[in-house]
Amino acid sequence: MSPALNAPLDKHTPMMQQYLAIKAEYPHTLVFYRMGDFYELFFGDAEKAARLLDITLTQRGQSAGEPVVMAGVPFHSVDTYLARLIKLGESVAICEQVGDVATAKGPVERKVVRVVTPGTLTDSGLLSDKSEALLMAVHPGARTGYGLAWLSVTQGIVFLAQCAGDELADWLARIGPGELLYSAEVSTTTEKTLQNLAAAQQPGGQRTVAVVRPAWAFDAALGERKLLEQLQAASLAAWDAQALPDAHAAAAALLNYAEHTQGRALTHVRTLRVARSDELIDLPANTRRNLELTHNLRGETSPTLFSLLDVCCTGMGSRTLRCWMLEPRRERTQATERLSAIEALRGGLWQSLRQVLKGASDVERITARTALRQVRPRELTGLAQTLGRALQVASSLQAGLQNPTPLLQRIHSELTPPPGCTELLQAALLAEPAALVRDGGVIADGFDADLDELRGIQNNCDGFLIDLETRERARTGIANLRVQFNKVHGFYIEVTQGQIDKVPDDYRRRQTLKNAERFITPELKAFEDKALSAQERALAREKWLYEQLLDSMQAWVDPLTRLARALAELDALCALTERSLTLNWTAPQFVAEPCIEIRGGRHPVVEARLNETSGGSFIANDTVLGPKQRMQVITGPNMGGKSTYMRQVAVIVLLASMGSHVPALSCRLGPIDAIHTRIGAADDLANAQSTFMVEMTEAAQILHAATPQSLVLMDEIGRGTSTFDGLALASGIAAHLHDKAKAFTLFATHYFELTEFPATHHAAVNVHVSAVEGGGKGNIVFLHQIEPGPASRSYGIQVARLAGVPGAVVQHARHALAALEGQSEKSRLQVDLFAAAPVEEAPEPHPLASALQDIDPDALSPREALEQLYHLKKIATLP
Ligand SMILES: Nc1ncnc2c1ncn2[C@@H]1O[C@H](COP(=O)(O)OP(=O)(O)OP(=O)(O)O)[C@@H](O)[C@H]1O
Repeated sequence: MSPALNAPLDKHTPMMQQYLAIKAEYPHTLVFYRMGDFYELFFGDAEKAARLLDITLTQRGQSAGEPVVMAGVPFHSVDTYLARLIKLGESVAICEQVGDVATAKGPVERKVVRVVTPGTLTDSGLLSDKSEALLMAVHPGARTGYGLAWLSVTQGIVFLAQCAGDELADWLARIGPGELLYSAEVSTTTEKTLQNLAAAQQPGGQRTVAVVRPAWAFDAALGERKLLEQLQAASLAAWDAQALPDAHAAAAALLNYAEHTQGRALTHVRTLRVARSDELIDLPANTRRNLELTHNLRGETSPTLFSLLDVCCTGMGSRTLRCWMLEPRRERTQATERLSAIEALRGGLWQSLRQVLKGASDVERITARTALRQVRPRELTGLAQTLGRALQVASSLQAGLQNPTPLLQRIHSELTPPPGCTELLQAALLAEPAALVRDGGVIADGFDADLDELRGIQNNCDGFLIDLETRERARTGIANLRVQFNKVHGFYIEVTQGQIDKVPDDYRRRQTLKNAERFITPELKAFEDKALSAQERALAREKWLYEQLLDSMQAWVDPLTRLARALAELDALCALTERSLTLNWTAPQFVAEPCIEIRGGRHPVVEARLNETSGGSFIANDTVLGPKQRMQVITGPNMGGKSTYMRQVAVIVLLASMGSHVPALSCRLGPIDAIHTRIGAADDLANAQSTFMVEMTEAAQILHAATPQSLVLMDEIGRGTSTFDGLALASGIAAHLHDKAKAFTLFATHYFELTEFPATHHAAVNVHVSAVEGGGKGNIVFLHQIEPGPASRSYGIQVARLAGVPGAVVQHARHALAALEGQSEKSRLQVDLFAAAPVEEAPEPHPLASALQDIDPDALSPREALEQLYHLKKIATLP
């Protein structure tokens, strides 16, 4: 810390006193302190920013006897620096000059107007179009479990949930907040857990920043009150949200922090949703990763299922579609509504709607930024233009639909812009306003008489100057005399050195140049005062008028939010319709009986890649799973298409559940509660876990969670350890999934021994991906066709040869294989892999273990804990 900061405040310069008082309120945030055309950072902040942004650290002047260490960024390029800092997980308090520079005695008054943080971004310049910045607060419950509350400031919806301790990681991974708030008074263990969860790498390298907030902010009663205020309601019962005290406590901190960062109340946040884990189809983090939903295994956003689906015309449409894909509901009403809407749009209406939606602005973000009074003039002209488009969309919908579906009807009813809004925006704003209000050039001519008058004075300027120039040339006889203006010196008359002796007496010298002198006359000075003050007053008037405009807009925030959501949903539906037609997809059918029946299913992303690279056409495959046939044991050569086949089933189930058409000839789908996947063998080096440990941890999670309504993909489980261990584990896991979990299971394996599994397990069948040897010399051709029965052989050596393993090695391997096969035939142990394990008598538990089992550490006071300890010690010393 700089020694200057230890000095008493009154030893500092007045400006530093002001800075330090502001900084004291934002100790953990970089403060950007506005000084003229720069935002300056001081002392520790300056050093940190210099390191992170690679900007120059300087020292200027002294305060409290020490040099002032500082670093600055130009105000006009502040967004670039903000974007970089936010990406690094930093927050920035923007401190502006709010007082009048002209009248200020001492430093001009300054105030933090907003705090830019990773979880509360609203600015399109700092935020990707296609994703939300989310803020989340978490509050440990009185016993185990957590209350959660989260919010996207631009979306204006508060979500609440309560979850068990072991579910927290999955909730966090699914929601992916930019910031995670927790109380300063959580226990050390909880803090460690939360920090570890926040530090866990999210797909695409996105980070969660853990933020500690004061304990008082997490107050359940305060949270309930704040929620009621936001919703303008008297009870939370309508949202079924009244009995969630831990989530209310989290909501209190959440709203308080969001308001603190935006510097005002969030008047546009008027929607509440309670998320319950049993409402959604469970898509654990592994499933989202393995199915390459939003990021592929290389961490890129394309090609992925979402990049294939997302042909939306607007950012808000893309965000809606992404949310549909990641949060499909178990209950199928919503999906059915979307499917009927797609059916209705397929007639051709989707095309004309998309024509209008193209070029529409992000009304959702613009509305939120209007409520927060951060909206820029060009965003508002975009809004006005989009409101016109909304009307067009509404009339196309009405005209084009003979039998409107309930969802399209609702969308239609919400597309009417609030009366007067478009008209006001059009009247108030220039067609192409300046980027920022502070530069002027925003308010339209004819909107305000005072502004028009002030602008008139400025506009007459040119005429006056030409007139003056002509008159002065005539008066002085100086033919090359010029009347000009620059920002530093204002207005002047320029005369070249050769003509100086002709200058009249009333000319006062303003500036001397090498070849010319610049003068001012009383007449020009009087004009200058009038013109400059008119310019300043016009600017002030424009700012004031803009604020008035924002005031008027506040009343329309709610209907605009609804309109934004309707446009976004329609955009997402049109995108799904376009995909269905372009990619030749069909409508799935939901049925009540348990089944996954797919005819001619394809993996859409692999298919698209094959089309692009003209690598041949995709081979469609059938899948029939039902109560009598719940498990497929899949064998076949490497590269044969096992993983693709399994993933395609999961992707089709997911697409159907979100309400999209699917890449198949037909699809009948019973109720689904989760999609679990255990695919690939990636070392989790960051957490020092071996491949095998990761594999078993993931398998264990699936075995605990899977139910008869779950779809489970197991790809080559057990290959991370020795053959016998692996085989034994794989058979145990298959048996559990078949007998206990009774889940729909696709079980791909290299262990041929497992093809005997269906013989003893009635609901399991063997299938294999076909391949043939062709073209002589042991070449292999993959047919990618799923066929009944086990594979006849594994073709590993042929695949190695294809991969370019040297001929001598392949030859060696062939010999070794022949020898091994001969040996294993002779000595093959007749082990029944699938026999149930003998039931062991469970030993009586030790009394100490039983006593420990009964203790709930979270429910004990320190005194009770001590008593329990004495009690345990007593049991331990019993004979
Ligand atoms: N149904 C199909 N139609 C056309 N090509 C396919 C099909 N399935 C897979 N492929 C092609 O084969 C490649 C390998 O498929 P996949 O990774 O599914 O094989 P695998 O049997 O799981 O192999 P491994 O056991 O080595 O993981 C895919 O990248 C794709 O190009």
